[in-house]
Amino acid sequence: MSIDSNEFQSENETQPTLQDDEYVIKTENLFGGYDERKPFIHDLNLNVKKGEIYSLLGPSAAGKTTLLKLILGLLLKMKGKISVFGEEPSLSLGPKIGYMPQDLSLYEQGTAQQVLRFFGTLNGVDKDKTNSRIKTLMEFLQLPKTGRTMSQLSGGQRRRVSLAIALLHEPDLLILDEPTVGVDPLLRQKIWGLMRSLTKKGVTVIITTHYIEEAIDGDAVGFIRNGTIIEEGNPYDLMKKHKCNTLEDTFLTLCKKKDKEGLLGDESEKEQEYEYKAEIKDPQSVSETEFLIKDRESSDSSSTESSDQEKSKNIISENEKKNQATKKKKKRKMKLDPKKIWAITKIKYQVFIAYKIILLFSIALPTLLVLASSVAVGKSPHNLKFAVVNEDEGLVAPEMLNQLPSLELNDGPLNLGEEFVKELQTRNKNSSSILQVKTKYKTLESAREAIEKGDIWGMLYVPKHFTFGLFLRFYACSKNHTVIEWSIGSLYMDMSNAEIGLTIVEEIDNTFVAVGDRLLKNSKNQLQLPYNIEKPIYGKLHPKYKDFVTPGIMIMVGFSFPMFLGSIGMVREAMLGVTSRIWATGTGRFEMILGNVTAITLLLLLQLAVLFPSVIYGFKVPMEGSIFYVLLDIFSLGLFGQSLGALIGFLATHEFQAMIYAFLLFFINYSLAGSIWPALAQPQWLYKITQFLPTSRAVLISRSVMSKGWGFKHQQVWFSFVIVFLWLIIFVLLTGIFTKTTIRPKKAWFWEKWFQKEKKKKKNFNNQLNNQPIN
Ligand SMILES: Nc1ncnc2c1ncn2[C@@H]1O[C@H](COP(=O)(O)OP(=O)(O)OP(=O)(O)O)[C@@H](O)[C@H]1O
Repeated sequence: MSIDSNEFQSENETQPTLQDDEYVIKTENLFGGYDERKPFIHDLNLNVKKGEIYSLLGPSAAGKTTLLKLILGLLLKMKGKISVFGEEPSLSLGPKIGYMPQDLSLYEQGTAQQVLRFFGTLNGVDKDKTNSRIKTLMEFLQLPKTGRTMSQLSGGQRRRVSLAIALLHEPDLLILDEPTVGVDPLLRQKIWGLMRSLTKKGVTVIITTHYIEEAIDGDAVGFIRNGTIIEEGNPYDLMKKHKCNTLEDTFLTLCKKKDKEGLLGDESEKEQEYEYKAEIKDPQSVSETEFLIKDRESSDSSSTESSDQEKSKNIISENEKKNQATKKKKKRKMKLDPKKIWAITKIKYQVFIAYKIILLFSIALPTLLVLASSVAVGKSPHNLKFAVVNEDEGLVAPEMLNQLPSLELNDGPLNLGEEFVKELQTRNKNSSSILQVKTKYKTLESAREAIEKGDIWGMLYVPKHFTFGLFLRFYACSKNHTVIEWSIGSLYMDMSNAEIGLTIVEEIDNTFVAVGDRLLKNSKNQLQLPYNIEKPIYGKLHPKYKDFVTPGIMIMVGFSFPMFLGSIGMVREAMLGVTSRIWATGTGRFEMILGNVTAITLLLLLQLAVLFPSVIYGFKVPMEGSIFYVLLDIFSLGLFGQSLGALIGFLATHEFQAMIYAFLLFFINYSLAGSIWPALAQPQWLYKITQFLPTSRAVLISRSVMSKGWGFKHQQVWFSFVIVFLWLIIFVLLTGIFTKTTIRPKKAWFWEKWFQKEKKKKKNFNNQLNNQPIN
């Protein structure tokens, strides 16, 4: 084939040297898949030599992608052996491997260059080299140089960017899952030419393709069907062996032959044959003994096969021994590469920046929420419709009026009902006043009806002999039951809204006191309670609910925003396949977590930079103590929210699931943390528990600092910080533990294992019976 790939040759001059082992990838009697009960890949033997192009050919759902994931270490094997560069597959091999997954598995918001640069950094390529490689690759793969984002590229162009990522860091092994899908025949030829020129330099390539005939240009093909390799070898040798002219015919002939021989057997039977004794372990913790190859039950395998197997056994064992020591060392190291962490942070911002409006909105979100709550929440209700039905006839007799010298009376009769209405109207004359006084209802029944209809919130009924009854009660000291009844009005209320109801009752109380104060001209303050409310030690004499609720809302936003953003973002990336592509570069879980944390933390800082000036200077919320404590408080809770979000992100398999978890945690904390209502209103047993929630403690800290001016010296503040930090540490550790870089097959339940064993015992017993000679 005449393929001009000279443009690439210069880039590969510094190709790293490979190990001298003959096989780069070897598997033996490999079992693997997504469910321990049904290992899709079974008894699979694959041999990929160094410097060859190996094409994995098979129909859809044959297990090609699953096998590649097992080779990459993204999926844990169940049984058998895999060796990649003489090692058990592990993600630490990352930079040695260039992986192009079948799905795009890329951020869609960044430009091709940004995405390529990101993967360059993850694979440890320096900036200059990355830039020059990007230029060459983009030219070679005919990618547009415009600043279009990935989502603005065509499907074929996106796949070429994906291929460029695999090639960018000049790996020793290329694992390409259908690299030629969506490319024109000319470019396909060019890609094959490139692969050929790379293999000449010692690079090994394993590809899957649907275009079976293009594999003729490779060095070896492996026909895979129903999760196992049915035959492998040089394409021409295989065609010759099976007397076929094309690879497609060879595959068909082979399938028919195998079906006839019954070698593939019934799928369900195969599954049953698989024993559950295989332990699925982390690649790093696989001991040497577990590498033992499962004895083959069938002794009918050809001599060449067994000698091949023997040879590969030795290769794997030797490589294992060589790598044992280095593996142990590797295991103890926790990699934290600041460049990788920053690359992850940066790519998140490129994603954020793609949605400029959403980014700006996110920065302003906490401020907007505090603004909304301070405008709408916590203020006293006002303009509440309230009726007075005054039937009071007053006190008319002059001889009685003369007995009331201490009262400030206008000339004329005394009517306390009227005095009350007058006072109430004076106090509530504006639209911002508490009440809107209605006097149009003339009877008790009509006013009651208005309450029932929802026209008014309440009504005061003043009876006919109200003033007279009071006169008799206080001046004539009458204890007569009827007199007492005359002197008592009735307040009818719609108390379905507690806050409104209580506000009205308080206003009525205050109005009565005000009427009394006004009438008792010579003995002012006679009605005053026997104590003074002095200037408060903390807070204001007339506190505003806004001052109480703002710290609570700030904390809840600081906690929940990172939790939602972290969890949904992570699930989205996992679903897109970006996460596993990042793992495949050998990026560690803590690098990934820290990259995410830094990105969200920066956003949190921007949010706080807008929030604090607005709260203090805009909404005039008191800040008696040091702003530093409040910042530290929100910041640590933001980190806690992030770790919780990361945990949700790794536990949930779908964005919807993540959202449900996040909502649940938000509402639990929102209602129990005392953010909008005092925690002391909770039942004692609940209060004792909720006081250990990090959110409750954080609300307590901010409230104490902002309204009381407390600092670290106060036990409540430092103790609360201790609790918040303890939670934070616990959740960061849990996130680290639960973050899985590999897919683990679903485990079989113990009864399934038991059932399987019993079935096998029964089968063996029946076999024995059948084989016994009949006397
Ligand atoms: N994440 C998963 N969980 C459970 N089963 C899966 C998962 N991914 C794939 N499978 C199953 O594993 C089997 C092999 O799938 P695989 O993706 O390896 O096939 P393939 O040969 O790559 O097919 P194609 O050429 O269509 O991509 C299929 O039956 C598929 O349904």
